[in-house]
Amino acid sequence: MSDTGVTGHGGAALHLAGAAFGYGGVTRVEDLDLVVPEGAAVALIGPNGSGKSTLLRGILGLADLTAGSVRVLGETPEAARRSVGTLPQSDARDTSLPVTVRTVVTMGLYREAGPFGRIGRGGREAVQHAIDLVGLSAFAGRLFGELSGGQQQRAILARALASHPRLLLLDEPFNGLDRENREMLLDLVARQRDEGRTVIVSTHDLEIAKAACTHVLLLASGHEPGEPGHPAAFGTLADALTLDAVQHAFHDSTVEIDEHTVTTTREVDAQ
Ligand SMILES: Nc1ncnc2c1ncn2[C@@H]1O[C@H](COP(=O)(O)OP(=O)(O)OP(=O)(O)O)[C@@H](O)[C@H]1O
Repeated sequence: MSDTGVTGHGGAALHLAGAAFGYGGVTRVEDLDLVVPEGAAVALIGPNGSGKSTLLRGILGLADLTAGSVRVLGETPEAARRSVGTLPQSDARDTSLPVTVRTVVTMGLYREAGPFGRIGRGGREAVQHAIDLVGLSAFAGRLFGELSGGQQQRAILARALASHPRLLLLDEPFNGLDRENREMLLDLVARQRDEGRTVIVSTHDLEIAKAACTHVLLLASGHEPGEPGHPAAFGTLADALTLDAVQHAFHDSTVEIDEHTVTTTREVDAQ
């Protein structure tokens, strides 16, 4: 286990000190200096390519730490992974496997039990509880690939919740969700927070940030293509989510910030 140089976590779910993350030795997001207190819900906002997913992968130990130090729940990312639940972007999902919703959710327990570990009664109850929480009780025996996108999202969320993680990482979980699924997810994020879990959620949707989050981390993309992203602001919603900071993050005077979404002409043009 590598020592990343930070000792103790003093109630911090995440402690980044001069941290940078990337792939194959190439830094994609840098200059990360922040402490996320346990129980906070952080909205991670930034333009495409600013490094939101890379940061989330770095917290999981799945992207390289290219500078500085990182502590997750006081441990290295690898050691902390058993206490972290994740909802990856929906396009990173394999829907072709013929497995039921219950099997998908049960997979959330294998990190602790190991791939051949036995899931006991407590585990089965935790799986059922997570399925009930996301409102999929009637679908537990259905094939995952046959569910709608929103239902699949719920099943993956239940997988993340089954092991009662202390930290939840949600990568653009609201993309493509209809109103009902969105509200369910918002409610669930709020409930996780009430139960003392820390949540980090990447989103383009400011309504979600305002409704469900206590803090915001704004990432700016590099000025030139290929340059790493970096923080434009971090703090409580009231302090950090300002029009200036959003414009800095998006390098764009045409950025629009309303109660719903951050949009820039550039992003709209690129679609
Ligand atoms: N597995 C990978 N290997 C190499 N480079 C990668 C990998 N994943 C992402 N990158 C690069 O890292 C940079 C940051 O990408 P990342 O996906 O973290 O941004 P993002 O802010 O999450 O973007 P989006 O809003 O489009 O999801 C991009 O230049 C991307 O091409």
